[in-house]
Amino acid sequence: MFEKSTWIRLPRNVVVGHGVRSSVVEVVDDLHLQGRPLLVTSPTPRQVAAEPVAADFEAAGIDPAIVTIESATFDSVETVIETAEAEEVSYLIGVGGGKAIDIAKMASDHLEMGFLSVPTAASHDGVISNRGSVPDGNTRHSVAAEPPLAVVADTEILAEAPWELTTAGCADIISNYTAVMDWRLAKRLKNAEYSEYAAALSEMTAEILVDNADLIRPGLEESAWVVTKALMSSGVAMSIADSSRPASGAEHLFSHQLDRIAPTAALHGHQVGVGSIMTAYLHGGERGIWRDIRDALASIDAPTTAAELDIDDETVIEALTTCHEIRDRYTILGDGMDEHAAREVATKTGVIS
Ligand SMILES: NC(=O)C1=CN([C@@H]2O[C@H](COP(=O)(O)OP(=O)(O)OC[C@H]3O[C@@H](n4cnc5c(N)ncnc54)[C@H](O)[C@@H]3O)[C@@H](O)[C@H]2O)C=CC1
Ligand SMILES: O=C(CO)COP(=O)(O)O
Ligand SMILES: [Zn+2]
Repeated sequence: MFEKSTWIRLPRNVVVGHGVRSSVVEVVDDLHLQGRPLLVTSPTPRQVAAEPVAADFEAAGIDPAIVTIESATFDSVETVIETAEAEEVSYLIGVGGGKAIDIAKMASDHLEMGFLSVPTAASHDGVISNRGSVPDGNTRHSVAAEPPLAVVADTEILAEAPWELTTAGCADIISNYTAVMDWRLAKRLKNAEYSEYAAALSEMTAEILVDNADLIRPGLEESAWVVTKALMSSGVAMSIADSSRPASGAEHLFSHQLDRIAPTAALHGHQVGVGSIMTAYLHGGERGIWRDIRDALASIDAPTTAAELDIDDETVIEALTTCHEIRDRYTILGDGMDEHAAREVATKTGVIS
């Protein structure tokens, strides 16, 4: 008997383009949302986008509440929940980088309220996804959450954000190559649940981004457009899979472990990019695609070495040899890397010297 079923949860409206920040109120109206919004933001994105969005609401006769969070913690999620209850709001709007959006996502999940995603940086593929990522105890990876009701991504704002945020978003997408390799391996070896549609979409997204790498340059709004479309497509792949598998394999485990053990963590996308160079080597050896990944990252100014991440060599080895413990997700790292092997892959790929 056929007993499979699937429930793919996606936003209803995805608005991307020049100056679309001023469409947030219209998007809310299109969604038939009533009452007050709570804007969830962090210090710089507050000035860049949240205050202008709040002014648009005021001009439309709606009184928005606003909360600024400083860090991605469950205390921040709690602050948002308490503010939402005290201010009697009806929906949330996450305005900022990945952390502000994830906090809005997690709080909206708890409050059983809808939320909108208004990214101010094209730095990660969680803008549209049904995943939320807030460190909890020793865990760092994302968990299932509500997808946004709508995404409003203003390419004018995204193009003006610091360039390294955009290169981090590109690297998060380039890492899809190795995430999908890990996923297929887990399917073959462990019968992991797998979606060919999600895997193909994720890989194709990385390919289109790499094919358009010459369009990705600082200050160009077209770059923000190309990268944002890729981030949306990658997030949709996660929603189709109902898992972060299409966009997160061993390279993400490596990055999550760096977040725990490195004295100063680099951007998420930059860390997963460097991880992807090494896990591509583990998959294919010398003749694999690790050089293509490294060159693609270098071509858009993303880091390709530990030094460029500002992380010392020994921390890289520690992360490589321990990160398989981060979550129950089978990858090319299997039950953990031997230290000698870790040193060899990191040295051969030029990640450490
Ligand atoms: N939920 C999901 O599916 C996913 C979640 N993530 C999570 O997203 C996070 C990474 O996101 P990031 O955006 O890299 O980090 P982030 O949210 O910490 O942002 C980095 C910095 O850029 C600043 N910023 C944002 N927009 C700016 C602008 N326009 N001008 C100046 N500064 C600006 C932020 O305030 C912050 O200080 C990680 O926690 C990661 O785990 C990443 C991928 C998928
Ligand atoms: O960063 C992500 C995809 O790019 C989410 O992956 P995780 O589930 O590993 O947090
Ligand atoms: Zn990621």
